[in-house]
Amino acid sequence: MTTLDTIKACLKLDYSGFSLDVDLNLPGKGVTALFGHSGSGKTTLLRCIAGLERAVGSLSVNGSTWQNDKLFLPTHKRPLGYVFQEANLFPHLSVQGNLQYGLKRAMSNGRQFSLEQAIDLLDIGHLLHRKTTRLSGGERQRVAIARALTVNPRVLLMDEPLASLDQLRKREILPFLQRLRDELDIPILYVTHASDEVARLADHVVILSKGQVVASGSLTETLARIDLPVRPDEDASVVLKARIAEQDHRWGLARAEFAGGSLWLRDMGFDIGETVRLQIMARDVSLAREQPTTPSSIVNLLPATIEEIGAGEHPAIKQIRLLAGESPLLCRLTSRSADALGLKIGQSVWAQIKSAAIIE
Ligand SMILES: Nc1ncnc2c1ncn2[C@@H]1O[C@H](COP(=O)(O)OP(=O)(O)OP(=O)(O)O)[C@@H](O)[C@H]1O
Repeated sequence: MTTLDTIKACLKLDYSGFSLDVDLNLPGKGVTALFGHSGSGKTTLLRCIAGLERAVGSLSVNGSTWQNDKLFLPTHKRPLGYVFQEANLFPHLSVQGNLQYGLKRAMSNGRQFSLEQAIDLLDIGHLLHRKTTRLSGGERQRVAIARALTVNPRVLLMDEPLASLDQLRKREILPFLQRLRDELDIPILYVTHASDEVARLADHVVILSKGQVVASGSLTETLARIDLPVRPDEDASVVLKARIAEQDHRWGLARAEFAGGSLWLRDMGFDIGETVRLQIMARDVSLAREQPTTPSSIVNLLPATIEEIGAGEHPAIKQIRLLAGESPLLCRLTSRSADALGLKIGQSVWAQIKSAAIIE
């Protein structure tokens, strides 16, 4: 990454009883999820980036300096969009009025978002004349996101934008967030507690704990770490980027290829060549020392190497990290099975994958 496509944040801030101290190099595109327990400093970091807190240090966004020893751009001079948990729309204005307000704050910074583009991306054209008090929670949040885009941001900061919505509304909004990620060429810093949002949306993940960065890496690598589970053990999984390579129309199956193998899945009407996110739960992976020769109901079998064996949440469980080609996999086994198989780091095994899901 060059400084032109990177967010570099080296920031320190002291509150009484809490210190934020981060040194981050983040991709200048795509979604970076800021993940961590309550009180780990996620919102504080966003506020520092927005200039709402006066942290000490330096910050540059895709080549432009927002802060260093000599400079501190105030919030209104930082080209950013900020979306909060609660869509804080102006109740006395219509949807259009709220968007116009954003346009007034728009900065000319080399790239222009048109109002039409924001309306189109969030599909709110039919709501423009509606009072914001007459919108559903999901619609309000879509308008808030569109308004954040109208200011022509260089970075979009989103602080738990789905946290106040129920599961149904959340599912309704997630595809819009995916569109933003795929169609905008600005980075999105996305604070969340929800590991399912991380799996679906993030390209890069930062895990914060007590104001410090404990991990910063690609989605696939970070989810596959067994020392720092982003997901609770029962739900541990990896997410792999894959491509639909083949279809078996007779049986309604599709083969998704990734760096390290391929898996047959239910065909959800994919196109050949389509890229997908494939989620494989650790609990759906089992291991064999030798390549099984007898027919089995499990069609997905991958050669892999054991990279790490870690403790599960209970002494009866082991978490195992494997490498299939270049792709990490996680597996949960009982400690008794791991012992009976004599599993060791570096050993070659066969991973049997009972099921995999496309999450996007
Ligand atoms: N203005 C402030 N003055 C003093 N302490 C603060 C202030 N704002 C936040 N804190 C403290 O800083 C710590 C980090 O808070 P922050 O809101 O950044 O955490 P978070 O990871 O976003 O948490 P959550 O997921 O619950 O929103 C907390 O201990 C919080 O009490």
